[in-house]
Amino acid sequence: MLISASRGYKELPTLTAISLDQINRALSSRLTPWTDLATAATPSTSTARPTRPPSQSPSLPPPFQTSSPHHPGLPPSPRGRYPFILYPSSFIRACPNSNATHRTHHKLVSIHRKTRFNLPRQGLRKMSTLTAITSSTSPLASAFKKQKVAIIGSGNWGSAIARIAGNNALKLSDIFEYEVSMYVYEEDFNGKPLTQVINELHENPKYLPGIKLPENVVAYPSAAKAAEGATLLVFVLPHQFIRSVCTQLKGQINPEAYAISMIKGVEVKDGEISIFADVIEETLGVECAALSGANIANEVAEDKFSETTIGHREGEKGKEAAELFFKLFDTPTFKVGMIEDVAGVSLCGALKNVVAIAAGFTDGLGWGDNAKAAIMRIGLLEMKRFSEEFFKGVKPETFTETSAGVADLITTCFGGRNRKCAEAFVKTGKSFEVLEKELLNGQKLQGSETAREIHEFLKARGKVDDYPLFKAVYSIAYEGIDAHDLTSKL
Ligand SMILES: NC(=O)C1=CN([C@@H]2O[C@H](COP(=O)(O)OP(=O)(O)OC[C@H]3O[C@@H](n4cnc5c(N)ncnc54)[C@H](O)[C@@H]3O)[C@@H](O)[C@H]2O)C=CC1
Ligand SMILES: O=C(CO)COP(=O)(O)O
Repeated sequence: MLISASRGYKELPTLTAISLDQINRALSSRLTPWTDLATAATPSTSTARPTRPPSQSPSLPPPFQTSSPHHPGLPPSPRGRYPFILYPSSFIRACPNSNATHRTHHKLVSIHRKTRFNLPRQGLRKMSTLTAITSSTSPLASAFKKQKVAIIGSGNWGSAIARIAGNNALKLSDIFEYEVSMYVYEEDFNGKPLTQVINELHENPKYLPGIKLPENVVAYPSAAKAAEGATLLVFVLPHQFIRSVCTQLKGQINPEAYAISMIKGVEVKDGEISIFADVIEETLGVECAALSGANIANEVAEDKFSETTIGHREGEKGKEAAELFFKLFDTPTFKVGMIEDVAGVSLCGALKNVVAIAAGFTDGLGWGDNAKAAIMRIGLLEMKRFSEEFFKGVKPETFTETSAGVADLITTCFGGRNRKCAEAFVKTGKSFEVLEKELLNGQKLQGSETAREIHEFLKARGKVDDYPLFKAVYSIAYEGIDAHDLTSKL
């Protein structure tokens, strides 16, 4: 794979010959002992790669005796050329001229020294606007540009994940920009706009009360404003709102951004079914992964241990995106696993909500733990069979071995909102619509809606009877069938 730096830059024909592999190897060893810096004023033709012993931590360089007008603090460039050297990132940060352009410039210098291209000073200056490199989605670009994160959604899970992303952005400040923006669907909270309350209190008292958000998480009432300049977009809205938010974002986002869907639901439209990672990719033209797992939001927000799963696309871009999202979310108490299976991860998250409704029915009926375990076993098999029948390339192990699969099914059937509302459905006879309003304080139920959507999809194919548990949930929720009939056809 070659990098093209052709745009307006005739003096550097050799640049087109730098392979990504070379550059990545250079970047992976970009820390250099300061002793190398001390000899920087002497041009070197050495090809040896400067490396830092693992035990040695970087410290500030000795002050340079001389300075150049362009970069005070850098050694003069002998014969108009920079010496062969890699500049440590801490030095780049310490450069008195340390604005974003110069940091990029220094890193370019580092790479070109490493790859033994002696570039004229004038050329290097032009390279600070080298859009062909800095705007690409290559690993090189990731190394140059800090990632700007936007969380699209701010409900119960949206706020919990914004807290994690905000904290990790602060910790990994060489990878992520300081601010993590968060789209908040504006509403009134005790006479004030919710965005204002969140930005003043650094807490979302409506959807995640009692949990502090880091100060770098900033709420915006416009999805387009929150997503402005973002290179990493995190979609975490109830599934019924994704289409309308994607419409607001269409044409407004960086087409080279990576997205991830944390939405647990599917879209059924004109008899076809889609996962939301695909909807996002198709509507916005950005590569989209999926994250799902056994992740009751309040527990995650309290740093109680849990695992989660990123499902990523195949190929280099898919892996690169997953690795960036891994860095954004992984913490000692929120352990991220990865699998190349966007559809499997997404479908696990959507379909387990239907099974959790059935599990809630068993609670409402007072049937006990054995009955619930049976529902979960049968439900897992239907989830897997449905996914394999209607989606290509879904991996069986996603269902049986990852947090997105069996683990999320268990947690939702015991501790989720779907279970809770389904129990109340049996006990009170009220509709799910009413119970959502009464019990969830603005949070949204996904399972009852998904049961209806799956039924519509299967009906269009004459396959309703092939999935008896999904059918029973639909019939009880929407057709007035007695909950006691839940297991009669299983
Ligand atoms: N809460 C949880 O424990 C977990 C939830 N999830 C999934 O994450 C997704 C998001 O869930 P939560 O963050 O919990 O949301 P939530 O259930 O708290 O829903 C409320 C959110 O919807 C927003 N909203 C209401 N009307 C809207 C509209 N017309 N347009 C746009 N937004 C609107 C509200 O402002 C609020 O942010 C769902 O698919 C859910 O299944 C995934 C893992 C855990
Ligand atoms: O997805 C969840 C846990 O992983 C939350 O499930 P509920 O929407 O049923 O609360």
